[in-house]
Amino acid sequence: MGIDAGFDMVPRLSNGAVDRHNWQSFIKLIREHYQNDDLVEVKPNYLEFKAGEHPLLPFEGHKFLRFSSKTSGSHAKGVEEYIYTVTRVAQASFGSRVRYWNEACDEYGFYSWPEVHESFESYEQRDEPVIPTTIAQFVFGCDPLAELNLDLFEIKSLPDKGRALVARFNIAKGKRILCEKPLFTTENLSPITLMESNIATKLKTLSKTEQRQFLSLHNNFPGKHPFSGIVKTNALPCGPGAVTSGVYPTICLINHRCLPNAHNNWNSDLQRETIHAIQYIRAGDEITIPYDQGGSSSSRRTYLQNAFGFDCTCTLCSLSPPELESSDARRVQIQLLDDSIGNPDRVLNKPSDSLADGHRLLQLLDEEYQGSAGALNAKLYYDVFQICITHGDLARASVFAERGYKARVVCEGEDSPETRKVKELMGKPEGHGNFGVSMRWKITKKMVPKGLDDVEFDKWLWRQGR
Ligand SMILES: C[S@@+](CC[C@H](N)C(=O)[O-])C[C@H]1O[C@@H](n2cnc3c(N)ncnc32)[C@H](O)[C@@H]1O
Repeated sequence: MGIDAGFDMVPRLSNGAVDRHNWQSFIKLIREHYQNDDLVEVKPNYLEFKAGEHPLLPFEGHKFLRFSSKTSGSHAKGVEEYIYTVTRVAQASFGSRVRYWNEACDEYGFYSWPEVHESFESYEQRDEPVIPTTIAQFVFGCDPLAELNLDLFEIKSLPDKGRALVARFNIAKGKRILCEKPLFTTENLSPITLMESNIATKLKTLSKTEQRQFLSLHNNFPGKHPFSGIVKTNALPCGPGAVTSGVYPTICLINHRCLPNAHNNWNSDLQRETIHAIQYIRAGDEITIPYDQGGSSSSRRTYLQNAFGFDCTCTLCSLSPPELESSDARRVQIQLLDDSIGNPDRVLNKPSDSLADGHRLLQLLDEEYQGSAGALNAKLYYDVFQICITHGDLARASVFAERGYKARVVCEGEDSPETRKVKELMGKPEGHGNFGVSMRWKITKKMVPKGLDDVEFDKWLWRQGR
């Protein structure tokens, strides 16, 4: 118990240039004011006031909700002066947005404590820089275009590839580009005559418009079985490894690239396929997804030819032989590490080796996919989460779950069941079935170190130098 006092920022600051500039000026004033005060420490991501409950001011202003402490009791000595001064400077910088409150006067903060604690946790790691998609977003941190609900793409014809989806506007990483219901779903039936008649039956249940949409899709396997040809050219599996696949009027116009800028995902709750930008896409750029299953350029080429009937001429496949060789070596290594990282025997008996493989895999993915490995990163983080949770390390497991969650949000959105599952594990990693199998690395969630810079934090996270 005790009496709290401080201020809340209402509404919170945006990540736009104006708010960022104002926050940086405010932090500069505070730093100058306390430059000779040993109790005000500059950490990599925030200022820490070492009095009372050690209130913090983050360097990223959009994360900030509250500056406060208990102001009564022996541990509170000196903190009132900090709260008083920081509040005055904040009021001068942000006016009525700064809401002072003091429980001694029956005044309470605007935000709930769980919200505030979540904001404190977010100070520890810097956000990935967000590239603004419009001038308005750059200046004010909001995107008025998003509210208009316009299609983010147009359909164009491209030489050598036929129709394609091309971005009409700049599209931010993580933005949902499409969420589309299948015209129908089907399975790969044999013999092909059965497949053909099965599709014909499904087509009869569609409206005339939908039938036309299906028949206008590209067919790379013309011949005696046109419906099956269209399905083979266009269908996307309803989830990884699914036997059922869906055919879509718009999503099936998206071409393949071995270094795609978008990710397709079957959302089983929505019963729809979603497309998300996994990197910043510029207006005029083609929107692409991967049809392949990874591996070297020759194995990709064979797969794309057999499964979809085309020769890939994307920028990666068209690299010079030495460049392609380096990419191939990375892709082969990625596949080997991806296969070995989940090996249960190794996870149980040589967890440090498995974790080291995870770190190497992350570096290779970053190099090969130029920071846009999307779903591959999400999978990797889930794998290393499992290594840590199997050995009772709740601290690292929660950090990996958080990273996996962020990667999933980018490529699948908040409403994907997989995203929600990882989010739950982020809050309660001990809820995973493997928790308690071994307690070799047992530590609690609270033991995530605070105040480290990114390099030191990563060394801790991947257990380097142990
Ligand atoms: C699902 S469709 C995509 C839309 C198609 N371009 C159209 O005009 O309807 C797949 C077909 O598009 C073409 N395609 C897709 N990606 C390609 C690529 N990277 N290079 C060459 N052709 C590609 C191939 O003919 C492939 O079979």
